[in-house]
Amino acid sequence: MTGDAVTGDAGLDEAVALLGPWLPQQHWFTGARTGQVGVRVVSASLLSDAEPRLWHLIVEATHDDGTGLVQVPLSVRPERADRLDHVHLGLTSDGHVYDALHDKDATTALLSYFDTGTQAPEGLTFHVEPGAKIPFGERSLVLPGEHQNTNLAYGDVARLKVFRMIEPGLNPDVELHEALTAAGCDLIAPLFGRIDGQWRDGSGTTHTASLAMLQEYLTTASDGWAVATASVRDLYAEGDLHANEVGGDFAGESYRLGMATARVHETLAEIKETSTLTPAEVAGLIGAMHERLDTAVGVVPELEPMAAQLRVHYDTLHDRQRAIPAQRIHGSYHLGQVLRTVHGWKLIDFEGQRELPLAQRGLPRSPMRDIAGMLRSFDYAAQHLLVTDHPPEDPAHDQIVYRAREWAQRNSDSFCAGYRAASQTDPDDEVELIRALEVDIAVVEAVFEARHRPSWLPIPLSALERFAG
Ligand SMILES: Nc1ncnc2c1ncn2[C@@H]1O[C@H](COP(=O)(O)OP(=O)(O)O)[C@@H](O)[C@H]1O
Ligand SMILES: O=P(O)(O)O[C@H]1O[C@H](CO)[C@@H](O[C@H]2O[C@H](CO)[C@@H](O)[C@H](O)[C@H]2O)[C@H](O)[C@H]1O
Repeated sequence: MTGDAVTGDAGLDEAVALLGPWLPQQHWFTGARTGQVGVRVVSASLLSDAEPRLWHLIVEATHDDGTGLVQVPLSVRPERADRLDHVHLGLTSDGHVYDALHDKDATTALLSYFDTGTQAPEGLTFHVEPGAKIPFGERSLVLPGEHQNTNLAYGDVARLKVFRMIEPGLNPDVELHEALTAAGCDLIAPLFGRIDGQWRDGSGTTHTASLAMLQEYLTTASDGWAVATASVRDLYAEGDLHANEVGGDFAGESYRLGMATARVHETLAEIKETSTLTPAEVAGLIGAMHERLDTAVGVVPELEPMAAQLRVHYDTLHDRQRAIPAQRIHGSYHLGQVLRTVHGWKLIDFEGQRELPLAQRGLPRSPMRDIAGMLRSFDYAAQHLLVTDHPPEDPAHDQIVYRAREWAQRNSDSFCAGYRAASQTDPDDEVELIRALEVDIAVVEAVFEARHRPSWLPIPLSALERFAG
């Protein structure tokens, strides 16, 4: 079924009616959270008629801020299941409706379509990578944390990332995982398969979108942010010691992370298009940074007094004599996008900047942007205790400010040294470009923090004050 406001299935229509109030309560919903949400079904596929019945829906949600496409698998059960109370949407004449990704009986059925002998319903295509280990029959668990999508672990074998807010086109997370897997890159979790959706719009045009990707589950993974901030806590607990003197020193990890980053960049440059930014593209990059700052000043007034000095960093790029090489990069690189495993660092989440349309996220960019992103993240890791545990009124605040700079500098230097060791590019030769990109990223962070975590706003603001000199 595609393209109709009403699905033709009375029970399903009742389920669709439940989505309006439910969607704005979901943390991954990027639309307006207040006001009415109108829901129009774009495609509906019945994936299982057994109990629980499993529907796959793509809906267009219209809200006060615009419209967006949302992927919503629903399970329908004749009896209420207490263990699923937290994802209960309501009751229809067909039964109780649940968010199917939390319903282990339903997600097993979803996985079964990766079997090449099983015909998927119209509107969904399941692709399997050569040699992939699909854990058929394994039960799933939703990974904890308020992520942008819904992530399932099937046993300790596979992870299914189900994109929630979708867009026609190939998601760069799928695209780059597929390409890096084919290239034998061992710095990512290899892709096992992907799910695509197809639907026709009112004019008869067919659209395809990435819906989900299945990849190896990294059983020994620790989040990079967690590992780095444990090191920061260790340092701050030792009043008199320097970063290189405490047990939890992170500099070796930063060095290896720099090497891993360089190797992934190198592989991406081999397997994907590369270019050199034309003068017009450099001017476009500088113009876009100025525009982001213009917008940011409207959201974060504290930026106004330093804006002119920040712009100087952007404008140095006008005078640059050397070309800026561009290629596919990670695009939204920070410590939360890397996992430490017993086999070393692995890079995850190549979706890029979610606020940009897919087509723009696929454009070649300077790999220095990823370096700048990670340097910003070292600053965040070093400073976050200043907003959580040691605010300005704390007697230890000033000393921690000093030590935070020391930790961030030590790990930034180490990261760049690791990058240099594994790359043709020395970050020390790109100081001005990296600084301009750090300023740009910190400006975006200031807007993000003002909107989502106001108490963390001092982190990017203090960095910007420093950059403004
Ligand atoms: N291959 C993997 N194996 C184990 N855990 C993973 C894997 N990939 C991601 N994760 C976990 O899932 C979390 C969310 O992953 P991510 O791709 O960033 O999703 P989202 O875009 O929804 O935030 C990560 O922070 C990490 O803890
Ligand atoms: O998760 P996304 O890639 O969509 O990025 C957004 O959220 C990030 C926080 O989860 C935010 O990152 C900022 O905070 C991190 C610590 O929580 C820090 O490691 C990053 O360096 C810092 O940018 C990111 O800015 C935002 O776009």
